[in-house]
Amino acid sequence: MSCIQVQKLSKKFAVKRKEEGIGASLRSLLRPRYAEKVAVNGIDLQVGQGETLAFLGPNGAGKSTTIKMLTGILHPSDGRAEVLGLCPWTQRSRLAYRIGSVFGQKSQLWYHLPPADSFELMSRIYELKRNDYHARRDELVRRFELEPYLHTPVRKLSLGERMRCEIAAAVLHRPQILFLDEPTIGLDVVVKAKIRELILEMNREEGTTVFLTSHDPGDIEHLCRRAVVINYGEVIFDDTVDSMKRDLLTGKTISLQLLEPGELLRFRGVEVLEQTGTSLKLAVDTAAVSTQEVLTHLVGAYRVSDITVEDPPMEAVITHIYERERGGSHAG
Ligand SMILES: Nc1ncnc2c1ncn2[C@@H]1O[C@H](COP(=O)(O)OP(=O)(O)OP(=O)(O)O)[C@@H](O)[C@H]1O
Repeated sequence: MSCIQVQKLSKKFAVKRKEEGIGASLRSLLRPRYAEKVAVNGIDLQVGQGETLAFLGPNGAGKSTTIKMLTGILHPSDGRAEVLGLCPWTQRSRLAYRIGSVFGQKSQLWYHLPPADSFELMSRIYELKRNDYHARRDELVRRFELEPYLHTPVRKLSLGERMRCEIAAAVLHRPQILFLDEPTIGLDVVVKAKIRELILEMNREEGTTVFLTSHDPGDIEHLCRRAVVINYGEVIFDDTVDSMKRDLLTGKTISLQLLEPGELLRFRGVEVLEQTGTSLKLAVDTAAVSTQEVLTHLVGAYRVSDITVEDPPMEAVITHIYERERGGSHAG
């Protein structure tokens, strides 16, 4: 069942035109002229309950604007959207009880208060029953390991500690959909992994739908099953994360550990990325040659002690999609 349905959703902004020269600048102070900026250009999208969706695109593609419309912060210029059966911009307060959002760049907690007080305030805003609230808060404090800094003002927390509190606060009222805008930005690898694990747990155990935007390939790979890519405000790709990786880059990386140094490899469709002593790293163009054919050749040509075959890194896949689009009809 769909929990998000979007049809031909568009958003145009009126942006002040910058005029050249002092005279024109002064005139534009008195009588500004506006140009139209299309941020979202008629996107269609359906998201099922319990899905984990990566909503991707280069800077300025329209991701945040879309999230703002889906959470009711912005009114669209055109089109329709239903989130959990509600129209986000006309039924925003009703929707707020059923969705949660985390913006990596912006804190939703009260900066000068400790997280414990923010949780308390939020429980009042969401009108949670006292017993339910206490049980939920205690469960989240345990799960997110918040006890050590529950009573420290948010401004004194590290970014990683704060983000754990942000996510806990966003799910306090058991939202059915969690909108996450760059939730791991600026975090170190260990904290990123912890945050991802917590989000996945919410999805697994509570069936929370995850709608994520991120420029971090790790977030996409570890958190999401489906990827929707937008550019210039339009959907340009919508499929599983696995097929995004598999289909969009016709390449594999093969790493070999040899028992003894071997001759320099020459094989059609294979580029040697690194060959030093007993280690060998190859890029295989699977459009030109199958991985199986290359592997058969390798075990015949060398005494191999270890071999790994990897998909292209997510980063390369995303860059590829963006570049393909840049070269397409929208270029300019
Ligand atoms: N309030 C606004 N007024 C005018 N233009 C805006 C406004 N908000 C966004 N835009 C423009 O709309 C386009 C889409 O912006 P948006 O923030 O949705 O992109 P994004 O995909 O989230 O980018 P990023 O990855 O950098 O966060 C951009 O060109 C941006 O400059």
